[in-house]
Amino acid sequence: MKLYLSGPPQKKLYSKIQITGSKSESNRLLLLQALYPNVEINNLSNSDDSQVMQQGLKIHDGVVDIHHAGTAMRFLTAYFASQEGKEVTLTGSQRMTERPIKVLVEALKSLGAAISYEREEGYPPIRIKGKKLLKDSVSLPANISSQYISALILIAPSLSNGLQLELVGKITSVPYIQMTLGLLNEIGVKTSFEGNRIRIYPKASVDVATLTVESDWSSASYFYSIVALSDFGAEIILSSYKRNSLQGDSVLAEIYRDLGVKTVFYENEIQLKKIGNPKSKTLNLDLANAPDIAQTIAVTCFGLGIGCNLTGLHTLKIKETDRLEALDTELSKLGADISVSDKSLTLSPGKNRVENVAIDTYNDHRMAMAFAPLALKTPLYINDAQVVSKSYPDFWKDLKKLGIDIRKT
Ligand SMILES: O=C(O)C1=C[C@@H](OP(=O)(O)O)[C@@H](O)[C@H](O)C1
Ligand SMILES: C=C(OP(=O)(O)O)C(=O)O
Repeated sequence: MKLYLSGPPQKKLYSKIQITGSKSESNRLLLLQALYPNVEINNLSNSDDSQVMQQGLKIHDGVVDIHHAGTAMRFLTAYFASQEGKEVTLTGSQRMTERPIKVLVEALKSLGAAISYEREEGYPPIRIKGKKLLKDSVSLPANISSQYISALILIAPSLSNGLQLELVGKITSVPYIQMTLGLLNEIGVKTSFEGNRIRIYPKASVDVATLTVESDWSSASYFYSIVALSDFGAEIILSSYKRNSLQGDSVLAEIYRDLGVKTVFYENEIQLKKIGNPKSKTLNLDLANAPDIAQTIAVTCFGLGIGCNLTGLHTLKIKETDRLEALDTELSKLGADISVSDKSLTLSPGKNRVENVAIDTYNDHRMAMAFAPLALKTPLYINDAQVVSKSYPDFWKDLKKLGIDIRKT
C-alpha cells in the first residue's frame, strides 16, 4: 500500500486520540501471564507483535513464527527453553533471521537449556527443547540488546532459586530493563539492580493481579513531531498516559520541550501544545536509553530546519532494518545534508526540502510513522505504509483525524 500525504489544514490542529497499549509492556505481561495465570491484563496492545506473542505462547510443539517481532523472538526463546515437555522451532521474517540471538542462546545454554541453530550459528531459526533449568546465575554481554537481559529476567522468578545476572560491558537501553523489573515488582516479585548485578527472587505463584498497560510512548512520538511541525499551532490529547511511566520513551516530554512542544499531564491523559520554536539551531542528544525515538527526532529536526547530533545509536543497525542507513538514504532523498556512522547521526541545519519524494520503509514501522509528520511541511509518498501494524495498526486512521489528506495511490 502506497500512500500520498498532503494538504495539511491551514489552521490550528485539534484532536483526541486513544493510543494502543505499549507493546513492550504487553509482551512482558503476556509472558508473565503464561507463567502465572492469575495475572490479568488491561489495555493490551493491538500490535502485530503482541498478536504473535499471544499466538506463540499457545503452541506446545511445532513451528512458532514471530514475523518481525524482536521482543517475541527473544522472550519466547527464554520461555520455551524453560518449559519442560515443550519442543518448538522459533523462526521469523527474513530480517529476523539476520538479527543476532547468540548472546541469549549462550546465556540460556549456560543455565542448562537445549537450543540448537537450524541454519546459521547465532541467528534464528532455532530449535528449543524445553527443560527444567537448574542453575541460578548467569553472565552475559549487555551492550548489544537489552532484550536478552529482559528475556532472562522474565523467566527468572519461575526458576526454583530465582536468578542472578552479571552484566558485562556498557549496559544499553537500560529503561527497558527497569521496565521488566518494575512489572515483576507489580506482581509481587522481589528484585534488585545494583551496578552490573541483577537479582531476581523466586516466586511460585502470584495472587490475582490486574495490571493496566500504559499506552505506547514510542507511538506518541509521532504526535510530538506533528505538534512541533505544525505551522498554525496544535493541541493534541493522547490517552492513556501517566506521569510516572515505566517506558523510557516518556523522555519525549523533556526532549520536545526544547523543540517547542509543552506536555501537560492530566490524570489519565497528556495534552501536547505548540508553545514556540526550537530553542537552538542544533539538538544534541544521546539516545542510548531511548533508541526507538531516534527516527522521529531526526525527521522532526529536518522538518524544522534545525540540525542534530544524535549519539548512542549503536543498536539501530540490528533493528527492523539498519535504521541509520535507512535514515541516511531517505533524508538525503528529501534534500538533507546528513551523515551517519555505525552509532551516530549528524544532520546540518537547512530548509532545503524536495517535494513529492517516495519514502521507502524497509519493513520498518518506524520509518513510515517517523516520516508521516513531514506532510505538514511538504507533500510526500510513503511506500508499503501497512508496515505500521507492527506496533500501531490504527496509525493512519488516527492521523486522518488531524485533517491531513491521506490517499491510496
Ligand atoms: O525490551 C523491549 O521491549 C525493547 C527494547 C529495545 O531494544 P534493544 O534493547 O535491543 O535496544 C527497543 O528498541 C525495542 O523496541 C523494545
Ligand atoms: C526495535 C523495535 O522492536 P523489536 O526489536 O521488538 O522488533 C521497535 O519497535 O522499534
